[in-house]
Amino acid sequence: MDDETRTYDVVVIGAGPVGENVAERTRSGGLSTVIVESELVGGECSFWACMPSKALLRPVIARADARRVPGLAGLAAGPLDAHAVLSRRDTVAANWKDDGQVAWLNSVNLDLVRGHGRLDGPRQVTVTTPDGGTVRLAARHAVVVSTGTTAALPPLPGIDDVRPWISRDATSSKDVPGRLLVVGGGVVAVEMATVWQALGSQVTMLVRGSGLLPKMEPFAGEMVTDALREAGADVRFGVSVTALSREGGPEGEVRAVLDDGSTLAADEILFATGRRPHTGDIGMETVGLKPGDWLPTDDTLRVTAIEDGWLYATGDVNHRALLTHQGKYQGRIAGAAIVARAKGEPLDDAPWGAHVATADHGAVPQVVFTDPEVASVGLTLEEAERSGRSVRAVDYEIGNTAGAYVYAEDYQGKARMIVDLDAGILLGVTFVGPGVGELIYSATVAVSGQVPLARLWHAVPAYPTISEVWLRLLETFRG
Ligand SMILES: Cc1cc2nc3c(=O)[nH]c(=O)nc-3n(C[C@H](O)[C@H](O)[C@H](O)COP(=O)(O)OP(=O)(O)OC[C@H]3O[C@@H](n4cnc5c(N)ncnc54)[C@H](O)[C@@H]3O)c2cc1C
Ligand SMILES: NC(=O)c1ccc[n+]([C@@H]2O[C@H](COP(=O)([O-])OP(=O)(O)OC[C@H]3O[C@@H](n4cnc5c(N)ncnc54)[C@H](O)[C@@H]3O)[C@@H](O)[C@H]2O)c1
Repeated sequence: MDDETRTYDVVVIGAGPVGENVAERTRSGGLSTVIVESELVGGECSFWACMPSKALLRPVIARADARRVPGLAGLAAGPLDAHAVLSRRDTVAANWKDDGQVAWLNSVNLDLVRGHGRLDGPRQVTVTTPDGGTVRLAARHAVVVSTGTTAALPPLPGIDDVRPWISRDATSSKDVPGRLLVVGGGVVAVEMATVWQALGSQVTMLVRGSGLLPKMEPFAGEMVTDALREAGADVRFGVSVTALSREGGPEGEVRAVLDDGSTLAADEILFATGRRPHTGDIGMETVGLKPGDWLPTDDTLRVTAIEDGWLYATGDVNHRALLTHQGKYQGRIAGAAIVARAKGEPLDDAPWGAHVATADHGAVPQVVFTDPEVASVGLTLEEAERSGRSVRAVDYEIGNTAGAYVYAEDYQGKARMIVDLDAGILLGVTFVGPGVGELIYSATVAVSGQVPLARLWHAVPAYPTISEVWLRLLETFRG
């Protein structure tokens, strides 16, 4: 189908979770919408990131929980059934087929064009289809770039020859490597080290900084470090890889040279060293942008560098918050803003209005699915202090609550809330411990709702749940 031009109100490039959301919002607002996808509808999150990684982590966390409950601990003492874990992961990743997601697109009346989309001047998108054809798309109101990210690799000598694992390999591998090196200390590194150590690999983490999870409260990284070491992983700080090779050909073992001159051997090496945006080959230059750059936006998700406001960027590619739920939030906001502008309706763009992604600035929740779990929202103490506000950190050992006492023997967990002393509200909350992931929505409501501490005092947690940590934090604050 060469040189056909189809005109829609909205063209979305990238059908990951975020592109799907923005397209659904503009369509349900009455705008004709087409979405372009070069791989699988559902994106990185569904097939190589959130979903398969959480399927791999779930048995590790369930076993750890069971091992802390007398009466069950003995039954959970043995190794995981790696074959069953990997098979369940395959099911959760829908065996890397997107039929279910395509059916959903059809159910909400969205048109799909499969192929590689590129901007081709203002409001124009050209798609190279899998058969080598071209489809030309034109947008009356908006083009939305939701093309996500891929793994960023450092330019090390030999890195191309060793075919290192990136996050896609770590979430989709069919085999358990005997020895796995993990480079990096962020979220992907700690989650994947947790999985593969539990499935039987001997994991060595090579972290160039002084701790794990450096963007979170320091105690989070410290507790995850202790747990990974207890599980048998070798966690090393202040080390960098300087060169790589595979001995004895492509199937041989990996040799990593470290900055102290020593060499480590392994079967695979995972680089979990951050992300770069999928903007290298999307026609950025045709609209005056630099290929490979992130796409910064205003709070309505319009790309700030583009005049006339026809280009939007949502999800990972705008670098606001590289998380599925936050990208989907941006999709809902951008969709509403595009519809309002198309209909000539007034924009509700004061902070926390319907057409601005205000939460991106100080109310982003995240759960790291390690054992112990880490759940946080808003600012850390360091970030809050840097903002110049008068703040106080309030800490509490979660194990002292009745809920935690019942939940597990010798429950180890810690909570911190950051209080804005002038405004009497919370700026951030962090929980670390078994089962805390499900607590974070309560903290997100408190932070995004700017709920006064005096009113939180009346939000009574049920007894005996771990949520009673809220009461203990408030009591500690009030003294
Ligand atoms: C291992 C791992 C685990 C993660 N776990 C979590 C988690 O538990 N929770 C969480 O919130 N976040 C998690 N994340 C982050 C999450 O995956 C991303 O924030 C999310 O996928 C971003 O969604 P997106 O739609 O912006 O991009 P993506 O999911 O990357 O989707 C972008 C889509 O655009 C398509 N595309 C790209 N270029 C083009 C083009 N030129 N033409 C057409 N189509 C194109 C791609 O094929 C892809 O389908 C994880 C990330 C990793 C790496
Ligand atoms: N559960 C979740 O919510 C979840 C899970 C996985 C990923 N994610 C998201 O995906 C994104 C990507 O995660 P990530 O862990 O790849 O990135 P990250 O930015 O969280 O961590 C990357 C780490 O690699 C280190 N690093 C960078 N370059 C390096 C180099 N050359 N050598 C050694 N170390 C280097 C950095 O210091 C950092 O600690 C994050 O924004 C994360 O929030 C979320």
